[in-house]
Amino acid sequence: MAVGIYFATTTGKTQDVAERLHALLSSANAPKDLADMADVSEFTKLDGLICGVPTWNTGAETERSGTAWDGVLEDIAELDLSGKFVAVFGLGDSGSYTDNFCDAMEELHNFFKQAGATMVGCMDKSNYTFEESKSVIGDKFCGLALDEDSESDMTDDRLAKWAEQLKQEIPGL
Ligand SMILES: Cc1cc2nc3c(=O)[nH]c(=O)nc-3n(C[C@H](O)[C@H](O)[C@H](O)COP(=O)(O)O)c2cc1C
Repeated sequence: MAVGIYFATTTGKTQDVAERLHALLSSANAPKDLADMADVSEFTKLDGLICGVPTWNTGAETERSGTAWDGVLEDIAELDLSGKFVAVFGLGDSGSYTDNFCDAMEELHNFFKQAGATMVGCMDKSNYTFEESKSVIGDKFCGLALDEDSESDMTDDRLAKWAEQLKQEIPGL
């Protein structure tokens, strides 16, 4: 099983978290910055993908991240990722952006779903303090929501739990 970790970032927090996650999931490939990649065709060569996305475009319906992810969403939808496992984690700020907490996570989740990927890594939304998030589907987050601005003391614990969950959900991880 080859599993890749990918991220995009504006101020470095999503990269930092991707590296901390990699330390917990050492069989995955080292994190790669989407901004350094010519295209996303290498996604088809992997068995699993773990993708980190911050939210910057507050309240936007489309291109919610404001990072390199926005430019590849349509390309992702055109890939054939059937049989592959994809998990998404999102960075946001539940204190300052409580009505749009980690909104970009759901957008990325949807495009990978359109590519036929098996989406894993949904997490319980209890133990978070926020009003609204587009990334809540049913009663769960569609990935791992993280908050390095207002709840950074909870990140290590959230990452550890998620890493254990992904080891169950992605074969061979
Ligand atoms: C102008 C601005 C807009 C933001 N908009 C949102 C938002 O809508 N929702 C959210 O959860 N976080 C929002 N954030 C917080 C960032 O997503 C958060 O700081 C994140 O950790 C940044 O990740 P990065 O350093 O990888 O770019 C915003 C931050 C700024 C400065």
